[in-house]
Amino acid sequence: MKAVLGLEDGTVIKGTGFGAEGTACGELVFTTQFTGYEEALTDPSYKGQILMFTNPLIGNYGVSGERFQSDNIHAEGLVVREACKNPYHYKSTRSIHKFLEDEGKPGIEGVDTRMLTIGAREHGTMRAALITGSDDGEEAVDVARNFPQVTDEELIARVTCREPHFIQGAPGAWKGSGKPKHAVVVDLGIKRNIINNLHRRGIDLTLVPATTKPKEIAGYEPDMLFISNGPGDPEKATDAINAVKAFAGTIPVAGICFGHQIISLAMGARTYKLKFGHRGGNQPVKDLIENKIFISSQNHGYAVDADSLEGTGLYVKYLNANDKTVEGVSHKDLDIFSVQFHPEAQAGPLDTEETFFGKVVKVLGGDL
Ligand SMILES: NC(=O)CC[C@H](N)C(=O)O
Repeated sequence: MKAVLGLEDGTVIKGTGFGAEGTACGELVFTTQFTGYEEALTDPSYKGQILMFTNPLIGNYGVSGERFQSDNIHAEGLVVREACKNPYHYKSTRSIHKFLEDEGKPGIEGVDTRMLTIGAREHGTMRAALITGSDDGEEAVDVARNFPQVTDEELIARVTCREPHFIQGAPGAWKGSGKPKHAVVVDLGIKRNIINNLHRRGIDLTLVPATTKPKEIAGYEPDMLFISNGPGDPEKATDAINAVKAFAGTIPVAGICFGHQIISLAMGARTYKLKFGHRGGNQPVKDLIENKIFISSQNHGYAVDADSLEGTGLYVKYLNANDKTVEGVSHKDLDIFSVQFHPEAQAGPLDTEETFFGKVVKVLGGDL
């Protein structure tokens, strides 16, 4: 099948199409993770983005579904050097070609992903259109430049849960005095492994939609407010920002990635868009308090402005060792903390899993 990728700056790349026939539009972002394509494609934070892997061979262990981060592919399309046609893994049930086809998502292979990645690093992230079943470069560029922008509010609306729902913590898993604690989780497109990590530690969860108001959250009598990962610009997650404002200082508040940005905004800090973001499974992060380096899993295009933290009560706990941007904050007096990286990984290293989720248990009064 023919396929073409057009960028808003006029770049045209032709390749071979796979997956579904159709057009995908979005911001073209690259990830440096070697594996974990099932996890990345199903991560709702990639909504509105076309995902490109820098690793030249993707799909070689097939698709099993065991590590999906949600029920569906959320990335709009997939760009790779080579998509493996004959995968092998004893748990694999289909190839990545079939996976994209089943999900109605277009993919393109035979692409010089190195050139595109260097381009993104030099010029910043660009809008792109991926068309399969055609090799009309002019059309692809035109679509990349003119496709109607989906608003960030709309991106969040597409991935949040429709109705609140309760998930009981794993029976007997809560370690600590008293009955298991209860966290209200604002679901902005939460990754499954964040839910699993909280559940596994015996914490009861009520997942609520993105637009839930503080009064309704209070009705669930939470012991903690947790803000999830999610797609788009954190400034547009206004209800989640208001929820943090309402509960900060009354119960512990924690968050991951989008959640970290939202908590920082609610406390009075600012966020900004990075030139090309951090996406991969080997991002070095320095814990400034412990003076230790961790390797982390990341997927973000925005970051918290370190200078804007002054006067918010938050301090920088983690820095990205590559570009020195903020990777996590904690409050000096209150139980408020968040990380920009993904301690739940999926895909990626688990260096920070226990540090982060252990702290969640600790602030809830549990034993480590
Ligand atoms: N993984 C996430 O939660 C991403 C957060 C936000 N959409 C960003 O790109 O920075």
